[in-house]
Amino acid sequence: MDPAYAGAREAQDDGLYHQASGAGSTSENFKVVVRIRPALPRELRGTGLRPYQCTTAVEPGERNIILSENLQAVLSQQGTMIVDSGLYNTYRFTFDCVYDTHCQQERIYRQSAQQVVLSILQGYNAAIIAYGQTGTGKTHTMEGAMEGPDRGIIPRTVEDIFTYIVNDPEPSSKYLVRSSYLQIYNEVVSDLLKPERSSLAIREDKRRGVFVEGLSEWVVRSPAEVYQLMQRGQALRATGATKLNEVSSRSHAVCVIIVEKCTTPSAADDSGAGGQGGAAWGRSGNGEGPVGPVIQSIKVGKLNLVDLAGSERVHVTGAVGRRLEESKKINASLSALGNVIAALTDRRERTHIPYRDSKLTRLLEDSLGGNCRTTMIATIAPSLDAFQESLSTLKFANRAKNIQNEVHVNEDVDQRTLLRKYERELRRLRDELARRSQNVVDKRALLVAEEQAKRAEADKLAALTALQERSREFLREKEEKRALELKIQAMQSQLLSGGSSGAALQEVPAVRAMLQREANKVKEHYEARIRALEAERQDAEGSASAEVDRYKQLLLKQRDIMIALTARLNERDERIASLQASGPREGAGQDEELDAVDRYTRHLEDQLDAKTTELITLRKAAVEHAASSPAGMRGGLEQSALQSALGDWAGPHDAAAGGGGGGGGGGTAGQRQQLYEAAMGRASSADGALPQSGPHPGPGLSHAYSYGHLPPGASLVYSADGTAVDLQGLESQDVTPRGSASTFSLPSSVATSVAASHHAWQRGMAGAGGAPTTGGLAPGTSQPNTATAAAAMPYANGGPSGRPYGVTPLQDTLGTPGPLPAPASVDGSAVSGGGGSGALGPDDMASPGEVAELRAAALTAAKERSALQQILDSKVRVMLAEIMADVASGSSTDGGAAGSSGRSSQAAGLPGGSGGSPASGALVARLSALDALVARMSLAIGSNAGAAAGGPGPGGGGGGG
Ligand SMILES: Nc1ncnc2c1ncn2[C@@H]1O[C@H](COP(=O)(O)OP(=O)(O)OP(=O)(O)O)[C@@H](O)[C@H]1O
Repeated sequence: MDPAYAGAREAQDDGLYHQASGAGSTSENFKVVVRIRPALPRELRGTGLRPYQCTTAVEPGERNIILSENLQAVLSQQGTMIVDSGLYNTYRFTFDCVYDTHCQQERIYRQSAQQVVLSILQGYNAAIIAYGQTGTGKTHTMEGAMEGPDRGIIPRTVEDIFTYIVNDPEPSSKYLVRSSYLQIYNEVVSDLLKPERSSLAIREDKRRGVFVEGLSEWVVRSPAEVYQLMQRGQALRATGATKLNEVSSRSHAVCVIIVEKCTTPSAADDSGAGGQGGAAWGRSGNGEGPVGPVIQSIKVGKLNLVDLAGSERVHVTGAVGRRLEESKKINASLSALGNVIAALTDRRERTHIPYRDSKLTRLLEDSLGGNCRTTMIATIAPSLDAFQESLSTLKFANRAKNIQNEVHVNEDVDQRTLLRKYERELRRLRDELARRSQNVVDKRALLVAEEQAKRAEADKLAALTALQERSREFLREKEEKRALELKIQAMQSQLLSGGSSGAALQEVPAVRAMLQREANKVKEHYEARIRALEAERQDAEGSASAEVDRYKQLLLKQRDIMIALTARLNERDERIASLQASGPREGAGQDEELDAVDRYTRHLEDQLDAKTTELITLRKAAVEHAASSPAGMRGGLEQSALQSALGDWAGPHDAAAGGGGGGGGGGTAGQRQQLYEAAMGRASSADGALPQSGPHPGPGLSHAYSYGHLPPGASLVYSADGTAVDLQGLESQDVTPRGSASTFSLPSSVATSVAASHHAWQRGMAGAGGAPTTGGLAPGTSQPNTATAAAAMPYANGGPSGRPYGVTPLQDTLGTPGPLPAPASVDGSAVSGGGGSGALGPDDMASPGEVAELRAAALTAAKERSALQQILDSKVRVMLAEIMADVASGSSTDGGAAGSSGRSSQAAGLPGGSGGSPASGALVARLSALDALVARMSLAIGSNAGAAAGGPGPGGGGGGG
């Protein structure tokens, strides 16, 4: 056991209460002790002439005090009062203990305070009240020094309380120690630990008893904390210097210490503890779980350590002014205290205790005659100067010792003790802490989740942004792709479909190479053509200088066109190169576009070739006619015939507006009709109808015209826009091929047509050149009119590549299912038919159908095309006009026998119907129209040309045709 704790126990055993008669005894609960302080130096010095004189003596046993003005006279040698001592103003009082001047602080505490103080740990109220005259040592006794042997009752009490708690052998006991410090100054209660709290009210209730409302209570866990509170309160306590005390307390000071003790008895003690405390829940002895309510004891002890202000006689202290007022207040309150004590000790029936006469008595109500173990320490001074005050104090204390207090343990049973509340609050705080800790965890997790959500949101936004950008890019690409597809589609729509189109489109490199070859050929062709034109020009120079000049101009214009076309070809080559440089994927669609452009370019070139060929053919025929015809035979009839034969080619007017009669020279309608009949009607007169199929019936025109469906009497020519125009002016009909196979639609077809046309041309040339192998001139046939033949096939031999430009055998290109006429019959009939027209052979050079096809395919490029065609047409018209003019100026008309035979030959030369497609029929019709045109021209240019050439052959073909 701790020595201090053991000391406290020992002091308790040896103290006043040990000597008391037992619990409930009135004397037991209110003790009065007297302490005689040592004489102060000023007292020892005496006052005036009177030296110091001690008036107090403590008899042996320390319970009796002798107060006498002549102490030496009344005391025996044993230190007891002599009988009859009353002669010297002597008093003898008996108290619970009287401490002489040399008594130390420690003994006083241990014998008179410790038991009272420690009783609060058992749930009792206790009070230590220091009462006495000013300057007699009350404060010294209560407070003393904070350290060392002069420590007073308060510090020793605090030490003992915490020592007792620390050494409590019961582990289940819990304590709560609180402290307050107040003063009553001039009848005003104020908080010394919270100066701002003053004029506090004193209240009372059954549970708490008497208490100061609003007084701060400080939970203390160590003596040091109490010391700090005491020092702080002492500094604020009202003090002042008086004659009797340099630091006189001018207020009543009360230090309150409240101790709550909670005891949870063990299971073995349940029965005993049940009657003492409240209920709580505990566990069974084996600890397996709750078995029911466990009695929990809560005891509350309150200790009032009271340092009263000193009573004083004003005339003695000399107090004036504020001190005087303070003295009055002090004395009044002490008087009230005396009255309360008198009332409490009045043996008469207790009717009224004047507690409410002062703050002090009101506050000490419990300590005076109530539920409290109280020890009053009456302090006196030993000097004769304080004799009266000492006597008054001893009388007061002697009266107070009769106060009977009834004490009982303050045990809380209503669950409202502060300790219990603290426990509940503690549990609540723990739960709150746990909850908040969980909340903290949850909040942290939530913050993390929110942060993650924010990051995820940001990532999502970034992803969406990227996706959006990619989507836009994709849409752009898609739009570009779509535009390209549309462009390709538009271009493809201009192309005629064919069975090998897909494969051909995929054969881009091969096609490109082919195109390159074709381009080269075209270049070479034009170069050769220019050379040929130049040669023709040189030939023509001999005929007429004016014509030569015009022809020169024409050639120059042609050259300009050639140059322009060459430039375009160069651009195309560059385009091809750039596309080849680009990736195959990128160039795939462009290749198709390029292919379409190439096809269109070739078409234009071919068209140009055809027009030019026709033009030159006619031109040359006219020149030769002019050179060879007898002058006397030339006349207006031939001019009219030629003009009629030229149809719309002859005049500057719109060909579609009406027949061929509108030309520059202009024949009559009857003449035109005559010519048409001569040109076309012969077939009708011979056969009644155009043969539809079957082998060549006999000498006639080239098999190239054998598939026509030209009705009897029909005479169609083609205008510049590809429209077939009935020369009879009845109506116009569009024969532009649509949807059928085309030689211009596919590169492969082009290749095929080129090869086929080459072969056909060779066959044709064999016929034109009189090759006897498969045809050519029939036996016995006179030499065909070479001029006409040359006019009909001006470049039969002159093609740079050996190809008759524009030649495309219809059977090959259109895939006509009809039987291909035997070469022998074809060539033979062509040659025997009179050379010129027959020598044209399967020449599609001037194929209007192809022109129309290409025009349909190239409508989207109509401006360029129309401009070119207009140029070409205008040239043709100009040249034809010139021809007409030449014819009108000096040519004579040839005989019509050849024409008749030519028509006959034509009629006879038309093979049976092939049953081909409308395109082939249109082509045949157009070819027939051209053939008729040529025939009419031959007829118009020189009716006797056939006779000059030997007349028609045995086949009846129009030799002059
Ligand atoms: N037992 C004692 N031993 C030594 N000195 C003492 C003793 N008691 C009191 N004194 C001294 O006496 C003087 C007055 O003491 P104290 O102030 O305690 O008197 P008081 O009763 O409190 O006076 P007041 O009522 O005016 O406050 C102080 O100087 C103090 O040191």
